[in-house]
Amino acid sequence: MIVLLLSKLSNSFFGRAQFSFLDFKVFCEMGILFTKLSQLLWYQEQFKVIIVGLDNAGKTTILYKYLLNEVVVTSPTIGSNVEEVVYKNLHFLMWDIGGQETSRASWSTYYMYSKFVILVVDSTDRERLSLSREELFSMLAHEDLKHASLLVFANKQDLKGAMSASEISDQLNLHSIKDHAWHIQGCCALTGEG
Ligand SMILES: Nc1nc2c(ncn2[C@@H]2O[C@H](COP(=O)(O)OP(=O)(O)OP(=O)(O)O)[C@@H](O)[C@H]2O)c(=O)[nH]1
Ligand SMILES: [Mg+2]
Repeated sequence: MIVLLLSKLSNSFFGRAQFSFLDFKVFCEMGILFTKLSQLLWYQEQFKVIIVGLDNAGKTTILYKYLLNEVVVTSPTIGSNVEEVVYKNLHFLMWDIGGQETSRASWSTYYMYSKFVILVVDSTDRERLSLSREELFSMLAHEDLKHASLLVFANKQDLKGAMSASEISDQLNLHSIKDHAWHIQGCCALTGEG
């Protein structure tokens, strides 16, 4: 319909030999109309996503498994990695942030404009689950994440003794979160399951 309309407009315009000032004005208006239409048709919003979690949780492995479908050899992330992921015409800018104690202090510098928070938990790391919970709730209380949704990956489900997603959900007290949409998913970054 839009293409038909544009072709009719251009036929009546270019079918004549001489151009007046009025023609020029119509031509400019057509240009503006076309620009606006193309912006509407091809508009692509980019969503900022931050991937957080304690060191060794599997954040970097998850990111590159999704991106390259490969298990990459990782070393502890210093600072962050950033990658663009495109899914069904949706663009996500994924920030994989280092989880070591020294890096955690700077997590808040990444919060601004984030639409999604992905918290990765090592499902075998029972001792530090309370630390993950503290980090999570201090993050969700931050002004810059007021409108962010939360996805928790209960990673390393392949390992013996891994806690289930529902056990981790209870330990993290996810059901008490009322002001953010959230979801928890068990996964294994090595196989891509979940
Ligand atoms: N068995 C198993 N190992 C995993 C899984 N995901 C990640 N790993 C391993 O866990 C280790 C740490 O993974 P990383 O992806 O570097 O962890 P990280 O969360 O990015 O760590 P920091 O960058 O230090 O915050 C690596 O040896 C990975 O191969 C998984 O699902 N199962
Ligand atoms: Mg990392």
